[in-house]
Amino acid sequence: MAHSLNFFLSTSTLPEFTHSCSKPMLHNPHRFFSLTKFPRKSVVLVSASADNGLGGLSAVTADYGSDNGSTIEVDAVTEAELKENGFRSTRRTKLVCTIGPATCGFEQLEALAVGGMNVARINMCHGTRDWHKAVIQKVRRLNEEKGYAVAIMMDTEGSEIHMGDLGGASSAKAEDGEVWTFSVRAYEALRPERCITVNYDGFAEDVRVGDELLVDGGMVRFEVIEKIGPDVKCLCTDPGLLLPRANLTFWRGGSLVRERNAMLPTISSKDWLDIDFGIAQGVDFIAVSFVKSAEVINHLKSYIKARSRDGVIAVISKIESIDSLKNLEEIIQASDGAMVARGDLGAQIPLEQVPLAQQKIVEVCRQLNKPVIVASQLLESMIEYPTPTRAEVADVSEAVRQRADALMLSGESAMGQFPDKALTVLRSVSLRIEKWWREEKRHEVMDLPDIASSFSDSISEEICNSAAKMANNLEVDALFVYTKNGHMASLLSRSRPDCPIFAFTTDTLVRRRLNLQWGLIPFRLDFSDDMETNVNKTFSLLKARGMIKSGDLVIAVSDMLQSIQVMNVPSKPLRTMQQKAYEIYHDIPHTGCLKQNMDFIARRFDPSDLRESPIH
Ligand SMILES: Nc1ncnc2c1ncn2[C@@H]1O[C@H](COP(=O)(O)OP(=O)(O)OP(=O)(O)O)[C@@H](O)[C@H]1O
Ligand SMILES: CC(=O)C(=O)O
Ligand SMILES: [K+]
Ligand SMILES: [Mg+2]
Repeated sequence: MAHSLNFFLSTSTLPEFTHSCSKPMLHNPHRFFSLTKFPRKSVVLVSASADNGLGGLSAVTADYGSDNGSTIEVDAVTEAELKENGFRSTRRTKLVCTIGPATCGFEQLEALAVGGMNVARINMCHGTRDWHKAVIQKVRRLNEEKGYAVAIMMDTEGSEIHMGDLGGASSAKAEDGEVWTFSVRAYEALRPERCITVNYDGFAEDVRVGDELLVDGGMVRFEVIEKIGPDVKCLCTDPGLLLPRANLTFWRGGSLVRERNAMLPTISSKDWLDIDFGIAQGVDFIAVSFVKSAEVINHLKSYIKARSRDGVIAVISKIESIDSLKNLEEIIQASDGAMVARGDLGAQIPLEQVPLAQQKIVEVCRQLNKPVIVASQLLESMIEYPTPTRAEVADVSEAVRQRADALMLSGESAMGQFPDKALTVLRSVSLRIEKWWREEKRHEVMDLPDIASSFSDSISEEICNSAAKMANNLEVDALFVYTKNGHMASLLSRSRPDCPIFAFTTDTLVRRRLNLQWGLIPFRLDFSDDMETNVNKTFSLLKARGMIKSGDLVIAVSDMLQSIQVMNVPSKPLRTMQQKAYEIYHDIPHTGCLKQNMDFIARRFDPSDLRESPIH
């Protein structure tokens, strides 16, 4: 940015300047403008007329407040997409990537950001806090240096039963007919062959001979054949790969044994320490594993409110247990969003019920206006292979058809061989299905119940529902929403309109949080309570960056002024001279060469798009 450049139009540079002026300046030789930036971020406009040189200077100062006063911040990838494909075809479905050994380097993270990652997920089941901290710092650096707005989601371990970490091995193969020992003993040095630790002290006590032991919901199966003190001998009946910290469930007579699980706390003491870590690191989302009731979510939310500087970490409930399905609506109502965590869910309910549960969770979230993520095994085969199976593509398509807010990669991005290719598949399938929705299933309305809890909220809700409907009927190019806390933006997203939603917010944290919601393109922008000024400013900033063009039809709503405005982007947005000068000033390149900078000003200066007549 050109904040440190100073400009003076001096008598000695004047002839040269006149000489180098392009068309608009030459057409109007009596009005030259130079822009001088003085300290305290004020812009001074100086006009000089050719006949009296600098003798007849006059000046206007305008204080633009913060450096961000007239800039607009948008994700670098989104900006490129908007310019290349036009904004009607930007991706609406958001993408979450789990970060693991395959993607924790700066370049690897950058490749994911370029590929469309909106949210980076770190799973506290794996790795150390230092490892996670390093990832968070790299994502922050990426955002700051390269203009991305990747949000961070921390996923808790939860206190369900799982295996230990295999003593550093990345996996272990269990073969049919082998006998393995599952034990609550902590092995001191080397883990003996075919021995697995279990994190839950009551394990040996709780299982019975004859029980079926499922690893990762059935990826590997064992039958309990003998109990010897803390050791449980198990016969492998379905061979497969054991992964570190894989989830364990046990089944008796065809149903899940979960009496003891129900007594384990949703948030373990280790989870609370991880949550403190997440708050200290300023993560954007905390995803809570194995939620059983709304109570724990309320508890966590008040904990965060009291502890966090900004009090705005969004809490996402992971729906992955029978209990969470039983209390679905109240859990989602209490949360800021939900995740269909199909991995563990599929270990707790029969697999054939998982798709129906997914459909139901997505629907409830939409009705209650909470963002929803569909997660686990979307492209599982891509952990090893560079192309997905046809069935996987169909599964991803189905989640996009359901209009889930976001899709998530787990092992595919954490430890797979083709993380970028997997992300590309999510992106291209999303774009294709979204296009089909717009072209073939237009205006299919979902019954959205009223959710407002106050009269003012009801007004916002009505405005957003109507604006989205108008946007579809009038086939507008974009919805603009000016929102301080993001609520109006999420209400517009809830209606899943045909056009993209440009969400302008003054708050960087709100902007990152909106990154999880369907169809929202979040921008950070300083704005006032005066909508006309806001809209004009937005039009000119977006136009200057090639993100919108003259004639585009826009509907604008805001949570300051409860109204709906329909307008075309004017061919020449009229600005005050101060605004224009500031815009030009802001874009001046870092050349350090006065003549080049003056040429730049001359090229950008067109007096006819000023609202007020220039000063003399
Ligand atoms: N930080 C990490 N360090 C090492 N391996 C990781 C890390 N994060 C994820 N992985 C690997 O990627 C796999 C898939 O990640 P994922 O987050 O889905 O974990 P998970 O163990 O299946 O648990 P969850 O049910 O919480 O999703 C893990 O099983 C693990 O092997
Ligand atoms: C994501 C997750 O926790 C699961 O699918 O189990
Ligand atoms: K987890
Ligand atoms: Mg899980």
